[in-house]
Amino acid sequence: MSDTSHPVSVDSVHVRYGSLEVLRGVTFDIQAAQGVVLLGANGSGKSTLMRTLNGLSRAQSGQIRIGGEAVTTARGAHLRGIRRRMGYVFQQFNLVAQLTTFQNVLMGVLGQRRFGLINCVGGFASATDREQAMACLERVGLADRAGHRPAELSGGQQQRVAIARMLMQSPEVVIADEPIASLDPRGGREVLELLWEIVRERNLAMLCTLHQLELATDYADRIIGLKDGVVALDEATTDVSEARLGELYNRADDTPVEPARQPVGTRDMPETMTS
Ligand SMILES: Nc1ncnc2c1ncn2[C@@H]1O[C@H](COP(=O)(O)OP(=O)(O)OP(=O)(O)O)[C@@H](O)[C@H]1O
Repeated sequence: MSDTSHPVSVDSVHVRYGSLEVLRGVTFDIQAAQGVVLLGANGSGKSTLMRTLNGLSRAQSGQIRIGGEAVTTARGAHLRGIRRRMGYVFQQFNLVAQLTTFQNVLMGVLGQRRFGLINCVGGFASATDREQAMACLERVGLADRAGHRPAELSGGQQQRVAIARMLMQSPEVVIADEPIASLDPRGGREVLELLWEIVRERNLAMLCTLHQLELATDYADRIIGLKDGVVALDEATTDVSEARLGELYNRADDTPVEPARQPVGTRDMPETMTS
């Protein structure tokens, strides 16, 4: 059983696409100020789980609660209200190219309001919202880029703007779906460092998918591993062994692969001629 007092509570969730059962009784909680990395091989159901958390995919059975509110049965305005308690960071930064960095951050809150885009472009945002947007930009270290357009920023900087926009929403839960997949190693680490700092200082609960095991073990407070639609691993990062992590990526039909042998006489040829 999961504990519904946690910001994220997932209990016996089943999701099926036609005859394909992708999640087969997934259960876990995330507490406040905890950043959890979700691992699993391609096709193990990570994206499906992320989409089910905010009601984009529907669970056939089981219960998901965000801040104590049931997502699985929510509809319409109620579901939209629950979604507003969740902030998102994606591989694609999803910034509006025509808007400045500052306006993009402002959209984090105005996007949820009537005439938000018009207010944002037209400069009709309240002084409080404008101050908050500037504070969010400062928090991610980009106050000096407030007037720049996204195309004038590096990938890492754009992702930091997306994080500032997410902060503007004042979420309780953060869903980060491969947030560093399009960044170089240094930019990726900077973004992860920022995300984990923010999780701690704002008491957020975060679920973050990553494909790099060493980054998962460097940053996660806890690792959850999905395999064949079930939680195959759920441990504090300090307790997880490399062998256990590796098992998440082994297939049942895995057999040792013999190293390929090159025919005699081709060994000194350029690779392009032998492949
Ligand atoms: N809308 C859909 N309709 C039918 N099948 C789907 C749908 N979405 C995902 N699937 C299937 O569900 C399984 C899990 O997919 P999912 O995208 O959740 O995995 P994943 O762990 O996020 O993979 P990856 O690491 O490659 O992103 C896959 O077999 C996929 O083909």
